[in-house]
Amino acid sequence: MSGIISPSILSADYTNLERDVKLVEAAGAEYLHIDVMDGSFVPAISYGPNWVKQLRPETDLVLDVHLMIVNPERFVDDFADAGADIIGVHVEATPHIHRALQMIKNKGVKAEVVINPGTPVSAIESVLDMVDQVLVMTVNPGFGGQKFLPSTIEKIAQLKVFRDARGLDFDIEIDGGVNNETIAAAYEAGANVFVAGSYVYDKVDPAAKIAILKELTK
Ligand SMILES: O=C(CO)[C@H](O)[C@H](O)COP(=O)(O)O
Ligand SMILES: [Fe+2]
Repeated sequence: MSGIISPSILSADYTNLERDVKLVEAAGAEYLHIDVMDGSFVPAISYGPNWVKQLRPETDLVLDVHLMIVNPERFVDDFADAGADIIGVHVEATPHIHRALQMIKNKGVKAEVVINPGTPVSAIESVLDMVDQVLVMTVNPGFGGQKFLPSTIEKIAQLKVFRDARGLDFDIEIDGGVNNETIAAAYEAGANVFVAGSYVYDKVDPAAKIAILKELTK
């Protein structure tokens, strides 16, 4: 199966958001990545559940919500009620990662655990049997347009080995610095869901960029 592309609207034109969402949908993207930032876990502030609620009826894309917020369990229900299809919580953001993932599952939403570049796979091993997706950050979270960190590739491979050895069933997503030069190595290591923000939206022709990423993950 070819790779799933999750364009990050962090890099979209917010004054033409509907256009930018429909454009990637028509181009064959399956997910839409929504970066929620609180100014504490990461330096920037972005958007909240009401924003997701307004976006929900505008698209059939799978809403892939990446919570970069401290103690994400405070907002899991709100994002689920707003229409998120996948909710990702950072293991670094809460002492209660198991509870946060349970809360997501209890709402009938796909549960994702996220690790920063400095966090080893061993930090999430005990919850891998309860997740639908693991997000390996391939940059330090907080901003779009950063350079892909090749040291994260090894963690993708480790996750694949762990999953296959235990007979588990989760997708492996990567986020940060994904483009036509970096995607292939991550795909070969075992990633199958690819967030891409600035590569898709920053210059010309987002649809062509999605076609290139899909071609490189066939
Ligand atoms: O989570 C994120 C930043 O924290 C974004 O999803 C990510 O940075 C996407 O942007 P780009 O593809 O430009 O690196
Ligand atoms: Fe993200």
